[in-house]
Amino acid sequence: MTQSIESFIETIVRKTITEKFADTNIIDSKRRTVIAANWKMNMSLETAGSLITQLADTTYSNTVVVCPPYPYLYPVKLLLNQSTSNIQLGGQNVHEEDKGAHTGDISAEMLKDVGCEHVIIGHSERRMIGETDELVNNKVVKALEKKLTPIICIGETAEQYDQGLTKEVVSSQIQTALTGVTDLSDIVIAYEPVWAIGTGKSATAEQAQDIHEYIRSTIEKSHGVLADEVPILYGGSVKAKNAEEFSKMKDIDGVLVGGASLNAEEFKSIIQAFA
Ligand SMILES: O=C(CO)COP(=O)(O)O
Repeated sequence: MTQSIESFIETIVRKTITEKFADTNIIDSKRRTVIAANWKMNMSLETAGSLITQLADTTYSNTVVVCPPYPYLYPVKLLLNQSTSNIQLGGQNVHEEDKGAHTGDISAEMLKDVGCEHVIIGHSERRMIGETDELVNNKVVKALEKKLTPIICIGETAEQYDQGLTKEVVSSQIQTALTGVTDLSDIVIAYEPVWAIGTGKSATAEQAQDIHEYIRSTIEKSHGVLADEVPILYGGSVKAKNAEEFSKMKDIDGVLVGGASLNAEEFKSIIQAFA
């Protein structure tokens, strides 16, 4: 996308201000912090209910999103409605079309219908089974059209990391994912290096910060200062014991948690690290 003169000027002004106030939170203050739980294909109706009951005994100062498997979305929503907690609900995937002959798929409208406000799109576990950058883009556009906040997942594989291709890969993934998207106020990005997912081997906070900063600068090239508003989450072996390190980084605005989100105490500690 060609940058307009207005957004070019805005970019320069913001850069100047950012440099001037580098040690303060003035620039970052409008970015929201998001802690999201991706339960993947785990839990039963009973354990899902028990986990939500334990999590929903509190009101959180940041945005906390829980993404259960499809069959548990509505029961979880009913439990959340009975609580005073502000936990939000998200789907783990969505179809790019409104309706039709798509056996086994779920539409954005259906997710909204059962109370979702978010949806994870382009998780590496779906990219691995054939989701392309273009499909991810179509899903992002559909989610936004239906007023769902997409949590767009990007990240390099172990091979790409070894070949030094991380920045090239994430830049291409994010540019395609945001094609045709002009308003970034309802977008969340999750940087999840594939080699860190479920391996217990997370990126260091410094490594993640470096890539997050790069992702933001990539978005800035196409969307100007709007890039500053976008929460960029880190995901990949986040635990209670390493969450605080990530929380200290300027461009890490939260986390997308897999395994550690299945335990209430552990997930609460992670939320607390960002509070
Ligand atoms: O894939 C992830 C979240 O979407 C991360 O999973 P783990 O936290 O289990 O590594």
